[in-house]
Amino acid sequence: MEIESLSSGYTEPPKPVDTTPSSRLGPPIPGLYFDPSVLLPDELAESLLQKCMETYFYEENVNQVMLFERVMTRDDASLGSSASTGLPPFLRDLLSTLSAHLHPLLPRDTHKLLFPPAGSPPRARQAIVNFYRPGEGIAPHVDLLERFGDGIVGVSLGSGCVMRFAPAGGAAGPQHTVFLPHGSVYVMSGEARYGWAHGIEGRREDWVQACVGAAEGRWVMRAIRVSVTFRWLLPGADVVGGLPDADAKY
Ligand SMILES: O=C(O)CCC(=O)C(=O)O
Ligand SMILES: [Fe+2]
Repeated sequence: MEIESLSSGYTEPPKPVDTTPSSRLGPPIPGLYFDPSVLLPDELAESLLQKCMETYFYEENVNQVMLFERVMTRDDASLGSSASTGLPPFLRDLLSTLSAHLHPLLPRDTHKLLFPPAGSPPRARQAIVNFYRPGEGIAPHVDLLERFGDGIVGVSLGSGCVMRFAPAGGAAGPQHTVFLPHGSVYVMSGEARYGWAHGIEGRREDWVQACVGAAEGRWVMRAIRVSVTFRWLLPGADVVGGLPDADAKY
């Protein structure tokens, strides 16, 4: 069996009890968009990873950074287009790239939700940059309803990992797992954003379809993964503090 990123002395884990490998295609959840062939150019993905590492994760104990935009006021605008809105230029550039890359994949309304055309009412974004070592994950959650609006876009950098989707609130129903490779992008909107919890199990390797649609699986080792996710702040939610945060990383 083929193993990616095989380190010396590594012993392959036993085959999982549930041998169904995680899918390499997006699960059939309305409002969830993921296409493994929509990848950021490798050079861009590498440079983003490096930029996040040197900007945010140079200290051992930092594994999550939250960045908040604020809506530009008339006073900001009068300072000229260089007035800061809160996201660093490399993340603003990433948003422009994502807009172009996702254009063919998304329904027009979803694309407009994520990347409103010029002249739309101003809104503020929030970005979370997460750092995961192999073995780390994020508990299943629905991104905070009181704080964030509809339309979440996420980028995986450095390592692939499997994301699990389960009906929100512990409701019964089938769960779905999808492998998110380095450089890939996912979008959660509508039902996928509100009706499903997403999470990443704290594992060192994932059991993944050998190739798209294959019944056979193979182990894919995790390496350091950085994710960048963007969402909309609801009005008033740029005042930080007070609200419990559902995103427990482990
Ligand atoms: O790492 C990811 O792709 C998911 C992060 C996430 O769900 C979050 O920050 O809310
Ligand atoms: Fe999330």
